[in-house]
Amino acid sequence: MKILTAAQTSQADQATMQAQGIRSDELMERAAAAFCEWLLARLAADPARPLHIFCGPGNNGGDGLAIARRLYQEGFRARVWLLPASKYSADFQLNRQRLPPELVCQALNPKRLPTLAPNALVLDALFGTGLSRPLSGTAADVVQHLNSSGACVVAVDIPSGLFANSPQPPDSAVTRARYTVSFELPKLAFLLPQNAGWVGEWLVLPIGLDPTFIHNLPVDNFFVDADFLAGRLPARSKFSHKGTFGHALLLAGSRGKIGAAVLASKACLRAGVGLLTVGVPAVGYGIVQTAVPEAMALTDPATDFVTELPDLKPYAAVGIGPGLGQEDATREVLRQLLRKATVPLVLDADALNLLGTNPDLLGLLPPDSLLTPHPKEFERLVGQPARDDYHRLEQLRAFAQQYRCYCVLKGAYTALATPDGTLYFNSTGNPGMATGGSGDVLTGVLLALRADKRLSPLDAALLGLYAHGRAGDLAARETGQAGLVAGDLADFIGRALQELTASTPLL
Ligand SMILES: NC(=O)C1=CN([C@@H]2O[C@H](COP(=O)(O)OP(=O)(O)OC[C@H]3O[C@@H](n4cnc5c(N)ncnc54)[C@H](O)[C@@H]3O)[C@@H](O)[C@H]2O)[C@@H](O)CC1
Ligand SMILES: Nc1ncnc2c1ncn2[C@@H]1O[C@H](COP(=O)(O)OP(=O)(O)O)[C@@H](O)[C@H]1O
Ligand SMILES: [K+]
Repeated sequence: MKILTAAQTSQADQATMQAQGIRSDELMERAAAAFCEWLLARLAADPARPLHIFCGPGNNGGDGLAIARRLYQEGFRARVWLLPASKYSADFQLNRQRLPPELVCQALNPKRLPTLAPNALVLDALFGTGLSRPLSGTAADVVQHLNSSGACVVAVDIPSGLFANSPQPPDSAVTRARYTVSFELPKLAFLLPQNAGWVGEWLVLPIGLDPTFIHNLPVDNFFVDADFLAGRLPARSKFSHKGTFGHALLLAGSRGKIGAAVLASKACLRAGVGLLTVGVPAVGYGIVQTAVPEAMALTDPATDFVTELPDLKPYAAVGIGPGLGQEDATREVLRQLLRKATVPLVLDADALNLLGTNPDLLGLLPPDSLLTPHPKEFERLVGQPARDDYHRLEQLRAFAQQYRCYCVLKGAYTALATPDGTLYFNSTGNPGMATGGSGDVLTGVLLALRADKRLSPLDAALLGLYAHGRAGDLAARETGQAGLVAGDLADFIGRALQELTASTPLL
């Protein structure tokens, strides 16, 4: 899915009206209908719950009014509250007129804002994507009132006061929604940790925006779901052999962290690599051979950490970093690898920390390398803390462009930046994956997919990130989130990839 800016959303609305020959109030009606269908399924459980709809002066308020009318038709009596304003949008006014006279609809009195019962359900239709500046005055007071009421707030399209694609000034008034119900495509604001307290759980409902316009619209950001990946992972042909899927080399582990090498190895094998060789310090030899008999092990002459770069000739891709440590000799192995490698590289964990402390190494990064930092590792890599989540994304975009690499920023919606500066946000995964070793598993998965010559660097990265999160979702069904451990992710990678594998058409 594409992620549109607020301005592009409004262009998409216009294009849809033109292409489908519908008026703006008809498009608004679709949004209201979709919202009500979602809400009614939930209201049915508690039909007596007090329901309030707060409407602003623009089309978000128009949505709120259309929703109030539709709920009325379904037998639900919401109280409608209007924010006083000097100007109201045409579709606001139209829907105001369409309200049944029996519906209680009052202007908000800033001096006496309505009391809301703690079990009340509030629909926040004050402001949507037309917001041009932070809320102030009565609008801000109403938002604070809703936030302190304890009522359950459902935001229509976006929490009021939140910008769709840029940061909030500190201390801005923004509605704290339990749910945000948006339309057609997600907004960038929904994907950032700093907005989680406002957005709550979010979802998008289709309203039939013009697919051709959206298809042709250039965007900087994508949201990657299963549909987006459909057809990108080819099925294995009948006569494939282990050479078809590549021979990967993984350089990982140091004393006390051989487990990282084991987790990454298991994941690499479960992600379908043809052959895997693991380079570990001597202390890890027996462990790897025992824990992952499917992998071949190369032993470094040093006992506790990696000091030598193996001959790279046999390998289709090289992964380096999990549990590696940051010894001087290990740093030199990384330097040689960056100088000599002619095959795809996946760099994680201590390999990234070494790049951070030795910026001269960054200049050696071969193009199309895949880096997988979490936010702290990323900060070490760029050497500068981010001002906020939006700034961090711009740093990520700039980093991938500067070094012509694919750089991941791990988190709840892991972002992938490509050398052309596009960002792809992953949709799978759950907080159960916030457990030691999850990142090592990701490295293994990505290494396998980069060794598979059938896949482009972009597809390998997108498929790997999605499958890793999906494995987490499948595993958590069995273990619960708290009970999930990184090894479970490796166990479910095969299933997650199978779901993504293109099926052969019947004819
Ligand atoms: N494709 C979609 O997503 C659709 C969206 N629609 C709705 O339309 C909304 C956008 O409507 P609008 O463009 O009218 O935007 P808003 O409903 O956000 O309202 C904008 C109005 O508020 C004023 N305003 C902006 N910032 C303010 C501030 N800080 N303080 C006080 N007033 C302020 C503006 O001058 C303008 O009059 C969407 O969020 C959505 O709810 C639907 O009606 C139709 C389809
Ligand atoms: N709340 C979450 N939701 C989804 N995925 C998560 C969440 N927390 C962590 N993850 C995923 O788990 C992995 C953790 O990686 P990392 O921080 O490197 O862990 P480690 O170093 O312990 O292996 C990342 O892929 C990240 O996206
Ligand atoms: K809103």
